[in-house]
Amino acid sequence: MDQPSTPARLAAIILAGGRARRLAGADKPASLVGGRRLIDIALAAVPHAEQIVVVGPDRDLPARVQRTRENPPFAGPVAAVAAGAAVLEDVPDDCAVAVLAADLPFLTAEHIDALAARRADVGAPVVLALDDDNRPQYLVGVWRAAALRTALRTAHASMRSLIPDDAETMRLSGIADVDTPEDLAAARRHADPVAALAAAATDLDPAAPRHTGVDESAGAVLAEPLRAAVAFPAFDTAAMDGYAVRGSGPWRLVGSAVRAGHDGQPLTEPGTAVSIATGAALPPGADRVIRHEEVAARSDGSVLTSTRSGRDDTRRRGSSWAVGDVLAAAGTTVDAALIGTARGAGVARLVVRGPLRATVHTSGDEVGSPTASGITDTASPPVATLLSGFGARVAHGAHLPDSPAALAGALGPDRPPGELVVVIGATGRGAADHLRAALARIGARLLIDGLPLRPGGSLLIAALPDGGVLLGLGGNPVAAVAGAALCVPTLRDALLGARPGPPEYLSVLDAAAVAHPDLWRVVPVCPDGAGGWLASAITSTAELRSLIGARTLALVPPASAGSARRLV
Ligand SMILES: Nc1nc2c(c(=O)[nH]1)N[C@H]1C(S)=C(S)[C@@H](COP(=O)(O)OP(=O)(O)OC[C@H]3O[C@@H](n4cnc5c(N)ncnc54)[C@H](O)[C@@H]3O)O[C@H]1N2
Ligand code: MOO
Repeated sequence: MDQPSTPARLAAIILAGGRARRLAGADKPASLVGGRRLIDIALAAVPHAEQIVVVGPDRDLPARVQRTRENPPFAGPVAAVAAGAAVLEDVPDDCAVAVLAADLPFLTAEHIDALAARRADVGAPVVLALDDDNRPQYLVGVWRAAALRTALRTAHASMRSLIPDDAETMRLSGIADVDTPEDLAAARRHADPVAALAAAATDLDPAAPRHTGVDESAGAVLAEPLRAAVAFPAFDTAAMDGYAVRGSGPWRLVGSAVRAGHDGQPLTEPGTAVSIATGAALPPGADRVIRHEEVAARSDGSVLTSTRSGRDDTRRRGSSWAVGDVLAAAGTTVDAALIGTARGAGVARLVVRGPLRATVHTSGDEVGSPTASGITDTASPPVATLLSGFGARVAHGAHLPDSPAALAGALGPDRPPGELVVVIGATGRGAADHLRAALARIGARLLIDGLPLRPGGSLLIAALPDGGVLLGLGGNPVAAVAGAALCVPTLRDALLGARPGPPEYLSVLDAAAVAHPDLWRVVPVCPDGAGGWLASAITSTAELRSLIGARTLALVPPASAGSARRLV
């Protein structure tokens, strides 16, 4: 496996102040795109930074982030960069410093890594991003710390005056910033919910590895590679029914047939052969096996010749693997084939994370008692089935009344053990929806606060103080199923340290008819019988009838004409 190269030393200054005049003064860095705040998107673009300073008003930020403010507030971007640089005064001159705005919904760590690598390659004082219109983005750049300090000594108020003449630029596609309400709406349309989830999931800590019996490990994820304890095959064995022969033919047939699971008599003389069954160990003295189709026998059967030269139907000891070979890498999900491989390799115990343990709670005073004002819980059974399908061990939790205290209790230190807590309902902003309040009460960190998705877009994901994760699903049953189908794989992979599989896309023939103009849509689909898929419309999210008979669920992009991501 390739070793990841050690990232060069990096610090970051993130500008998160400003008046956002064109956004009517809204707090732009706190605006959500794809369920994440723009400030969190900027932070996620510098995951390796050893020091990060955010310049702007007080906000909820991770503890490792330093904060400062330009003096006076709103004195402009150069003053803000200078305030950030002052906090980073101990950063060595040759360290790289990313200078970023917090209004770039599509900025990623790959972008910043590319700028930093180019700067190191060409030795420029700074490499700035060029946007799709070939305009340099002064607030998407990676500087040499010394060059930034020098530039700040002579700069005036404009960012342009900060940029040295020998600055380099690098084209970065799709990094447009958000200035207007229209920009924000467009960014929200394009924010892929799966990408937003994957980015949010980088904030989660994988569960602790544990040792477990191979037979108990289905659905877990290898925390250490599976290494063979014994070779396979453990002895030279016949791969076909035929003859074990010694020396070159013709061969005289001797002894009684060697059966699998039994020791055969040795072939002591050249020119002899013995009948052998598939799976039997080659008897001592035998050189190779010839399948019976490739052997001609004298009419009395006593003398054999080969009809095809050279082929050997022996499966040699260790030809599949030798002791110590890696049979599956860390990050592989334990499935039936892996369990069988481990058994065949003499491995009785594995070091794994998981399987994921999930508790599913329902919520809402009206749910669970079909009376005049109550309804049956129809959401938790399909959500539990979905979780099991992703390899989770599911416990049925409590039915929680509409109160912050009850919800906080289900998420707090006395909750049942497990990495994932699912709460159905209470994600909304209505008078009886208290999940956000409960999360605040227990000090959870909100990672996803809604996604541009229908149904299910009201979902919440939060990191619990004890290392677990809360997945809050919209209460309408179809919303709960859609949210679980979308989120559980990503959460599972992050919590169990699994390598995510490649995305799978379906050709949905009627996508244009079901696609939403602005949002991502989850739709039930079935094969059309000719390699394509057909979607069915969801008539009501309040009941599950639209999902009856669905083969799987597809995530259809806004205004899509065809391709959709398979979710389950
Ligand atoms: N003003 C707005 N109201 C609502 C919006 C909105 O955008 N603006 N979105 C609606 C959608 S869509 C959904 S989904 C829900 C999400 O809100 P909650 O997660 O707080 O869900 P609840 O209010 O608790 O319940 C919604 C609905 O689902 C029924 N429900 C709840 N649990 C179950 C269950 N276990 N089995 C069956 N049905 C369940 C519940 O009785 C409600 O009818 O918000 C909408 N409102
Ligand atoms: O989450 Mo609601 O449809 O979008 O049911």
